[in-house]
Amino acid sequence: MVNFTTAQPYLHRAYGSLSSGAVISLPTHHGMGLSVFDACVILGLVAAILFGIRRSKQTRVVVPPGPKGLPLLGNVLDLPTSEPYLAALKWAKQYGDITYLHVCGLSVLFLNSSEVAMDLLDKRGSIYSDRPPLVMATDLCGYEVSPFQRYGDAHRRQRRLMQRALGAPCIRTYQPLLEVETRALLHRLVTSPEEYDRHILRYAGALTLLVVYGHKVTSNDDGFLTLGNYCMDLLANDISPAPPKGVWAVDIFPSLKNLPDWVPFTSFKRKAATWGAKLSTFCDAPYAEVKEKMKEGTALPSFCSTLLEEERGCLTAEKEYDIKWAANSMFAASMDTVGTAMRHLILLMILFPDKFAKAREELDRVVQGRMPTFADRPFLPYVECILSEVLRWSCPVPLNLPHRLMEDDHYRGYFIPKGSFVVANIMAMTRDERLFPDPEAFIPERYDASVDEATRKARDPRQWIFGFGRRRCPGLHLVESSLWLSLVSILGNLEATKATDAHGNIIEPEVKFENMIFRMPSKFECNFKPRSEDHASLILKAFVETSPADR
Ligand code: HEM
Repeated sequence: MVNFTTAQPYLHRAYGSLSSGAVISLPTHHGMGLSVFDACVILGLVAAILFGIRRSKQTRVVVPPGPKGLPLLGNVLDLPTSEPYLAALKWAKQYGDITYLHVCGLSVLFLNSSEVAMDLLDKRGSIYSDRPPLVMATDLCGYEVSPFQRYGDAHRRQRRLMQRALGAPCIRTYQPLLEVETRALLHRLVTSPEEYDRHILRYAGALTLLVVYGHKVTSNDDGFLTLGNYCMDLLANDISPAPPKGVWAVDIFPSLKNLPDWVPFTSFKRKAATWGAKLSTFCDAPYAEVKEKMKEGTALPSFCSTLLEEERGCLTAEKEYDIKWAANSMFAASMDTVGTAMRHLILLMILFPDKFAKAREELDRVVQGRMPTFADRPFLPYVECILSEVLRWSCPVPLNLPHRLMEDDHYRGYFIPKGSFVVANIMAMTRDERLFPDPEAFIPERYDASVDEATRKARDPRQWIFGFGRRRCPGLHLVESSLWLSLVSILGNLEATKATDAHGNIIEPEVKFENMIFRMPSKFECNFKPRSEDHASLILKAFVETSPADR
């Protein structure tokens, strides 16, 4: 295996992402058969040439500040191999609103403040909305999911569909579905608390399958859920492995994709064909099920069925392509993100029981002897503060997904070259000490009525954690509602506590963050039980009423 460091894009799970600080390895099993030495020499030469050309063009321009790199290779050695957002946070403190790195001739820009991110990614969205090219995943495996898509017509069309289906006004439509899945989650947490992690994963996948395809998951072995998890792992570990695991040579030298199959060392093309077939089933199969059920008249209302109904009798190939990929984009993009946010929610519940007890008192005053519903939301202001602080503290995608600049640009007197990878440093925004004193502390009161309206607005983490501009997460309203309902349903009915050992000693949760893209807590020990016998009966009753087929 060859190790070298670069800022080539890599992907993790459903997302394209920039190596915002990562060692990328070139696994020899990819079939390019390069030795460590060969690869280093080739890369060194290419980097030197690219960087030399770029440098000579840029000698008279001022780029934003950043860590001083090596000649030719740039900031290769500054790129961290774990928790990249911590390095980015340190740079933000050191260099201010923008940090500039160059890696083998590629410019990487970290936008460290909300203002700068809005100025560039939002206001100048027409040139800051591209994604880095991902040749192995998109060109060779044919996986054209929206988070990987280059900026263009197909992306714009599919986003319009997603926004129509998931925009704020439509969310009410999904509320009954959210209630079904949340009640099933409660039931599973009570029945097998030790498997809470699996229940969260199932919840994350099942929720989107229901909303997007009208597909009801009724067992842990559900075919689409299993296929979804399989494909997510394939994307993360094989097709677009996150550093330090590796990156495909063809992602660095795209023209390799044109080599004929008989050329030695092109086994990557055969692998792409096999994986592409799996990914295409991942995209096609749930969609085909919707169409089949619509024919039979048994389809549940969903994103796909609603759009297909509108197109009945006049469905064009382009429209079909858009509906199918938009649906798969939502399914794929929701699994890890929702899972990450839910793990944080539970972690914070057991780490800060006092804050959650205060929210529970408020909840108990409003909701008695029944399950909470969305109609209760306006009467629970402290729960809102908790949710905002959970979203800020957890910061599920701390370095956003990389955008790519499509034209040379100038900003605050700096030159930003075309092709730069532009990383919104969401972690730095949620840890900005000017807005959030003692930023690592969990303080829901930051958003309560004692704070003036303007500050409360400025502190709302929703303006950052879902990304920016024309790439901003289209699932944000759905996920916000689902997290609120999960929070009040768990809080109102369950005791979530730290686990204890055989002697009754408390086990402090040991949390690691090992994922390079998502700030996903590793699995930690914890316990769930109903708050009382009455709550246990209520959970069972609600579950039986909403999921009769799932017992
Ligand atoms: C806590 C949960 C979630 C978080 C924190 C989150 C966050 C994000 C972020 C940061 C991006 C990148 C935005 C950018 O590049 O500027 C993104 C993109 C995306 N998200 Fe989410 N997301 C979540 C859940 C969901 C859900 C539930 C769905 C769908 C139902 C979804 C669908 C998407 C899609 C399709 C994209 C790609 C947008 C594009 O490239 O144009 N996300 N999300």
